Amino acid sequence: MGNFFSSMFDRLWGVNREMRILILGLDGAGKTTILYRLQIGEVVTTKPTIGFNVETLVYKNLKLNVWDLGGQTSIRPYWRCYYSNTAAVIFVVDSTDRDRMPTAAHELHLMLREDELQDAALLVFANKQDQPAALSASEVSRELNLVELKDRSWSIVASSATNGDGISEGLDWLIDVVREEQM
Ligand SMILES: Nc1nc2c(ncn2[C@@H]2O[C@H](COP(=O)(O)OP(=O)(O)OP(=O)(O)O)[C@@H](O)[C@H]2O)c(=O)[nH]1
Ligand SMILES: [Mg+2]
Repeated sequence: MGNFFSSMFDRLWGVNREMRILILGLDGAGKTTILYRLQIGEVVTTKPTIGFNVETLVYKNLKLNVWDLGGQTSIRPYWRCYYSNTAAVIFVVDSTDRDRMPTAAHELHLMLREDELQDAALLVFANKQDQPAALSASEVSRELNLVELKDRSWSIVASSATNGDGISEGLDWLIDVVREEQM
């Protein structure tokens, strides 16, 4: 009986639940900066990620296994090795990188076509909003053609990994959606 109630409680509150989250996006978008802001709440000095970083963090009672993959052109073909059992994807865009918006859009839609990601929720961070040249979240949304997305929970949030704006707002949305979908 005790077990019954404790497992009910765990289900309701998500205690002990593990969730796999991928952070993807082009090189230099701010993925690693976001990962460590989430984990330690600070800005770390990064270098381009060759391979991946993985960190476990507990957020709102959920254990999140967060994988930050390198975004360089030569590394992107390996993203697919990490897709299985992914509850959510955080796709990070450098909102100042106007020239590469079509490349970001292409990589995003290619990734979302993969079978293993059909049930994954999508959070897009329109990152680097602290920069004057940044496109707004709605402009990034248009560049990425997000309205085309069907049968998927998605949201775009304006963020700055360096000053922290938008990061917890985005993660709150993501956790609520994934928790609702998994109940
Ligand atoms: N101004 C500003 N700079 C940022 C922001 N987020 C990240 N950066 C900077 O952008 C550069 C690249 O950030 P990373 O987090 O290493 O980028 P990444 O997406 O992990 O890149 P790869 O590992 O090569 O795929 C670093 O110099 C960061 O300090 C932001 O919100 N605003
Ligand atoms: Mg990185």
